[in-house]
Amino acid sequence: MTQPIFMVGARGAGKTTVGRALAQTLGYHFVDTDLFMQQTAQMSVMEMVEKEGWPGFRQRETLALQAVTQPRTVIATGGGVILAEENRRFMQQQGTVIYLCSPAGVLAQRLQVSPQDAQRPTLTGRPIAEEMRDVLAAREALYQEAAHHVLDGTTHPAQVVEQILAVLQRETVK
Ligand SMILES: Nc1ncnc2c1ncn2[C@@H]1O[C@H](COP(=O)(O)OP(=O)(O)O)[C@@H](O)[C@H]1O
Ligand SMILES: O=C(O)C1=C[C@@H](OP(=O)(O)O)[C@@H](O)[C@H](O)C1
Ligand SMILES: [Mg+2]
Repeated sequence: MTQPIFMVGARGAGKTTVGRALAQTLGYHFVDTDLFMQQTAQMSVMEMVEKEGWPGFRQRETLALQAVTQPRTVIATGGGVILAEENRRFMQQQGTVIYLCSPAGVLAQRLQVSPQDAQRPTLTGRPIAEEMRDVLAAREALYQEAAHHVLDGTTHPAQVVEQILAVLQRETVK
């Protein structure tokens, strides 16, 4: 199997952390669409949103997703990538899509410890616990729709990697 692997899920789901570890285990390249955009635009997410609004950021995100998609690559997406039908279809067709699923409380707790404000400007203007509840309520169906595999993202990153390897293994023997 050499097709790209897309990590999707809400902020704090572990897409970047687990994606990087998965790539290392598989001997794949690792890219993160937010870091790619930050490097190519020389702007943080917050700066892009201030300058171009969320629609401008979303346009950049779609272009970034397409630009980084290569064989033998794990791609950590941003939490909102699934909002565009074009992105959901693209990922579904190009590779394997893994949804790291965790309850809003777990996500909010992780984000409180590691907010990375410049990469995660507020989406709703509400306190983080409420924001994550609202965001999941609005997006859960889209994450499910985009994913080939839905995995529990609440365990240790190394354990999440093991779970992903197991589903990929099952895919190859199908
Ligand atoms: N499975 C996990 N268990 C505990 N903490 C995690 C896990 N995955 C990620 N984290 C922590 O949560 C924070 C957000 O992780 P990150 O990988 O940036 O998430 P995402 O890219 O999905 O927004 C980081 O501080 C990271 O260390
Ligand atoms: O959920 C979202 O809409 C976003 C999630 C962020 O990525 P992470 O999911 O890696 O935090 C980043 O793309 C941007 O701040 C928007
Ligand atoms: Mg990330």
